[in-house]
Amino acid sequence: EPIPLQHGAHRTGKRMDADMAKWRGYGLGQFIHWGLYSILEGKYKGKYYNGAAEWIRSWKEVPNAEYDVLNKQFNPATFNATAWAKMAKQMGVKYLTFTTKHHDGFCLWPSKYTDYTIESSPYKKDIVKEVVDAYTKEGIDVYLYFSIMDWHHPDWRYDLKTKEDSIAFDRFKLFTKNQLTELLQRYPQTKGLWFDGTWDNSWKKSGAFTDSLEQYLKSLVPGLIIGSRLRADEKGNRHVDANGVLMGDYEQGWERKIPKTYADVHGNDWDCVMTIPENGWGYAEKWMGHWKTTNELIEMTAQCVSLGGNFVVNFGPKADGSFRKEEIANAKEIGEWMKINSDAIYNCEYAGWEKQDWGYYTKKRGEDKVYMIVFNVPLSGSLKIKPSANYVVEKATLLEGKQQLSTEKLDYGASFIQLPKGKTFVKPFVIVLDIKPVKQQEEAGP
Ligand SMILES: C[C@@H]1N[C@@H](c2cn(-c3ccccc3)nn2)[C@H](O)[C@@H]1O
Repeated sequence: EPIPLQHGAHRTGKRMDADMAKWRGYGLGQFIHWGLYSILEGKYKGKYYNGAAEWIRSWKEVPNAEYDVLNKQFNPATFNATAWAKMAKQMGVKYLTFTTKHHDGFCLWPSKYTDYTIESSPYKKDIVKEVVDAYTKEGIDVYLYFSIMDWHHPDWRYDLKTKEDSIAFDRFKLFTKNQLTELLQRYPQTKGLWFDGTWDNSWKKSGAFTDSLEQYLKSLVPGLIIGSRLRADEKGNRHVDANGVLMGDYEQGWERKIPKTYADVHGNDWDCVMTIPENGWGYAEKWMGHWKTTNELIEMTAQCVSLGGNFVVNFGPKADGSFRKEEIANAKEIGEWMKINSDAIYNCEYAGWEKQDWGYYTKKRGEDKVYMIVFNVPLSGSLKIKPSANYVVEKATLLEGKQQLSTEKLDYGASFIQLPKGKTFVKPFVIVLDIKPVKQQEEAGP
């Protein structure tokens, strides 16, 4: 029996309006983390920080006072938002999530609620506006990242232990509401907000406020999309309320991790935000350890879309606004792959067929079309498929080149798809299955 909640989820199941349907079909997105941390490049006085570079202010060797004056240096004179947007367009991303204010409290827009903004830097100009305008012009929807936690603001509190804490945090909550109002009014093209920095007790104790804030923001921009990281219910639960129902338009818990099975997504919409190095969102001069190849990023994209989610790749530009060569290469190569194969990614959903070793299935929303995104070609040269019992496969075709492939029926509703003899595949590729719904077939007895 669900417990009565004033500030828990106000909707069960997916949001089914047109704005959310568009979000659901994006498939591939870009995250960009850019700010004062980009100046330090993950190092300080010759020592390298192997944590996330955008958290370097929290590094014990970095005096806060020294970090906090970096705004006096920030001056990306050659920054070109149009070049960013064109790189993203070529990559095939459908949406951007961009850092307006990260945990350090520095605002990339000229907020009138604090002096700690781009206006106090030599650059002066409104970076958020440049980015929103350039990406919108390229037809890429823009979502604004906003960190509730603000290390620079004197009224920020990790917890509310004293009366003074609560008085300060009340001021902070008003400051937050004012900044969010400002962002939505200055950048009306914004399709949604991506909240971060909401894991501390102060926020968990503000469930009622988080609920009223979300409703207020949606009253300003009907259709605004906000994930599950903003809210807390009145019991301090985050993401899902005390009754286990998701609070927000989509599950925002998949940071640097991907669900293993469809069961893990609990019927919610979701996105996975992913760094190219193992961890680290802001620019770091040295990527220590592993960083993902283009094929790994393509596979993660396929994996996410095959489980009904979107995959968002993070880029961390240098302080001058340029991208490192590895990120430029990833964007270019992903774009080349998407140019040929994006049918299997855009407006696709979970197919519900038994996963096979060769890769992932996606299904075109509303059409009798299933895509096989193949990463592992078996030595046998045959790809086994087992459609769900309510479909039969009418035709199998290579997406690139449209060559039809022969299929052999096996028992128990399975089939083998023969790959063309002598053809070697050196990149992930897609097979299109034209399918036909059939009534449930009884499995033949022994
Ligand atoms: C989207 C990503 N979220 C920020 C983050 C959050 N966390 C974190 C890590 C451990 C506990 C709670 C929060 N680490 N990094 C990163 O700085 C980046 O902005």
